[in-house]
Amino acid sequence: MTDLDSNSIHTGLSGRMLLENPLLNKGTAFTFEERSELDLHGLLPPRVETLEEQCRRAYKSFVIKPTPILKHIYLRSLQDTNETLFYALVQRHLQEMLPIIYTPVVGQACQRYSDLYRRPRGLYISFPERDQIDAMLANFKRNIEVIVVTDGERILGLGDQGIGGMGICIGKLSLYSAVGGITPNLTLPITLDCGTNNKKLLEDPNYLGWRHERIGDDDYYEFLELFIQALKRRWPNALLQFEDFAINHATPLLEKYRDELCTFNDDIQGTAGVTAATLMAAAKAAGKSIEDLSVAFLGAGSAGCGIAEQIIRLMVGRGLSDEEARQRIYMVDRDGLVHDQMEGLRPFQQKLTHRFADIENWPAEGGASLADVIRIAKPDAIIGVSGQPGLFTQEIIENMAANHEQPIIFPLSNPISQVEALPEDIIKWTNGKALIATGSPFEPVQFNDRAYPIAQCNNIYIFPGLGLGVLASGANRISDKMLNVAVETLALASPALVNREAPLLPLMDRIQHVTNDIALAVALQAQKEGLAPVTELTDLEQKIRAKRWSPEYRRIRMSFC
Ligand SMILES: NC(=O)C1=CN([C@@H]2O[C@H](COP(=O)(O)OP(=O)(O)OC[C@H]3O[C@@H](n4cnc5c(N)ncnc54)[C@H](O)[C@@H]3O)[C@@H](O)[C@H]2O)C=CC1
Ligand SMILES: CC(=O)C(=O)O
Ligand SMILES: [Mg+2]
Repeated sequence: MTDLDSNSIHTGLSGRMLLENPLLNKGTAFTFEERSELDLHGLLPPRVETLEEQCRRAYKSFVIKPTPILKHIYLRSLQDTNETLFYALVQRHLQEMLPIIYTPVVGQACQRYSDLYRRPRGLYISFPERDQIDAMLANFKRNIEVIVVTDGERILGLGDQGIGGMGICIGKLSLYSAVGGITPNLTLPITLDCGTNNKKLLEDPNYLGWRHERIGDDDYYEFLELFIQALKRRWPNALLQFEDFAINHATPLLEKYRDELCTFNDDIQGTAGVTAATLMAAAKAAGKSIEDLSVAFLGAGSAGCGIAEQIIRLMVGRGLSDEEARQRIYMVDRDGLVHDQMEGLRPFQQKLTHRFADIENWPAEGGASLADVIRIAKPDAIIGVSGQPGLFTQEIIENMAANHEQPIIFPLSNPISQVEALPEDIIKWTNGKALIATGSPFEPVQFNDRAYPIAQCNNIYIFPGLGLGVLASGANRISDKMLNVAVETLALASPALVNREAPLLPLMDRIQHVTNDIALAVALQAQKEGLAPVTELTDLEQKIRAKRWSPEYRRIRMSFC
């Protein structure tokens, strides 16, 4: 029996079995008393280290790894050996290590998942084994409160990575713990292996997933339903985060399940939250308000349409009619600006069309391009969520700068290999005028004797706080209004509100603080809507504090029951 939440942890494990358990293993930090009680003498070097000393030693090993992917492999193996040390180390070097455990390097880790695979973590549910889902979930004896699930079909902007999608679920959950303070043993990454259409993976002899093309929609939705129902039986109150599903499944799954369990889609709702907040901050910095802006998107997919709807909700909340707000949004996809005469649009795209009659005089055969939209509609902001690199060309950026004193330019596609434009180019092409945010991290850009900090507009600013608020309050659903308050809270934390030269979002060293504020706002909103039991404010604050796990060693004791 293990109990990780009290100050001592009682376990039936001892000797090598204990050292093999990353949630309990302390490595060289086991004290002599513990070594005696738990049969560890001789299995560890004789010197007992503190957590601080272990962190120093681990950091030394980290910095000498010559490439980012080797650093990633090192940190992942530390996580699989000793989770407390892993989180203690990551929290001490958050700014430096986030890009290694998360975007951009996690992208490579997903692409090379089978080659790099070492130890089991999480749950793989493969379509051919779909009649055993209950038994698979039962393999995890502990309670699970947060799950990140993927089917691997749209990993960052890197397309179908099959079973390699597990890398992104592990990365996101590491952030739930490192940033949101969720106890690691309450989290579980899950990959639904539905096959893959990635030819390279299908032909790779090392590929560890089900070597089969992706299943068709009838089988797919039946499989997802089996998974959801099994999940509800095993952990009915768990928070389920959908991650990196392809455009054809992401919105339908969210709509199907959001009223049935506590769930959200990170790419639609988390991204919408952080981007709307960043846009509010950018509008303020440009001397405007969000309802004054018009916004063009490159990429009318899950992220793009999710962000657009969130912006529309904010605009309507500030007095515009729904129609007025929608007029301010321009969605550009592969075939150009989406309009109501376009064929093959998905239902969530149809709500974001312009009337063909209003744009038919735009001089564009075969559809108005982003460049046409910028020339004619002169949007204040452009947001790139196409997953395609380089599409914000010099001409596009220069035209944005010609139209606006401070053009807002957010190339949000991940990882860095897929970004629509590099910040240093945007700064150069706009002569330092642009207000920029990117999906992956970038160093400040040096231009004309000034350093321009680049905000990382990534859903990392939303999901750990949303999760912490949900778990601490006991909310059973995630509503649009809970996301709205997360947006408002994050926007208010923007350093650009007080200093025009500061980044649009708080620096990573403030992210835990902002996450707490978001958690409280979300929890209060859940209470207001009757989605969580009502408590006094001080009780709620206390619950959030109590829910926050910190990576410190607790005394490990032998359990005799
Ligand atoms: N910064 C952040 O926090 C987040 C960033 N993203 C990034 O956004 C990108 C897209 O993600 P999703 O919307 O979920 O994918 P998606 O596949 O649902 O949407 C992508 C859309 O871009 C369109 N597209 C592709 N090529 C295009 C082109 N040449 N011109 C115009 N449109 C084009 C596709 O037709 C599709 O509609 C990914 O790279 C992802 O990494 C997604 C979620 C969060
Ligand atoms: C950040 C993220 O969720 C994505 O790029 O898909
Ligand atoms: Mg994602």
